[in-house]
Amino acid sequence: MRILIAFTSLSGNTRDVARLVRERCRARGHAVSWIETGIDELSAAGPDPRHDLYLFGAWSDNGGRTPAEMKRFIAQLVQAVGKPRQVAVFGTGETQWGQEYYCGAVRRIAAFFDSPHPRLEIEQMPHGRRDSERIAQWTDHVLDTLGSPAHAHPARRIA
Ligand SMILES: Cc1cc2nc3c(=O)[nH]c(=O)nc-3n(C[C@H](O)[C@H](O)[C@H](O)COP(=O)(O)O)c2cc1C
Repeated sequence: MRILIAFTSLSGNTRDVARLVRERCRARGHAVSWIETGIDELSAAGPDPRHDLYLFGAWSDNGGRTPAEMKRFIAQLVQAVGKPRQVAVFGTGETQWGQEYYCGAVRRIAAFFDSPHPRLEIEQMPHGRRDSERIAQWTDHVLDTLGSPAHAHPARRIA
């Protein structure tokens, strides 16, 4: 599959998660395009912006909001390819900003795309083996869902 990982990161936490997700995708033989929003343009994803799977990562800004550079990227992508269905969202946040706002951007982006996949939310930076395993399991789950017969035949899907 062609997978696009696009993320935003100020202090590196979300970038660390994105790198682990990329590592896992590559280890399973997938081709990964890599965009750090605010730095890379959509053209960095290659001549064809269409991908089989989009993995979006974000930190959360004040009030659980989506950072501006990620919003700009999403607008650019939607203009180029429409609103893709195969979107899975990960991100980092801090519960000290209030449970209501914790990883708010991850929830907002997933809701915008009506993502069919579970969200991955990590507190601050990924720590040790436990978080590495969570990230690997989440990535595997998303990849396996796409490769499953239910995906190939959506009518057979159980709600
Ligand atoms: C101005 C500001 C506002 C923040 N607001 C929230 C928030 O509402 N919810 C949340 O979960 N984290 C919030 N955070 C914490 C960051 O999302 C968190 O530290 C994240 O891991 C940073 O990711 P990064 O290292 O990839 O930039 C805020 C951080 C800053 C600097």
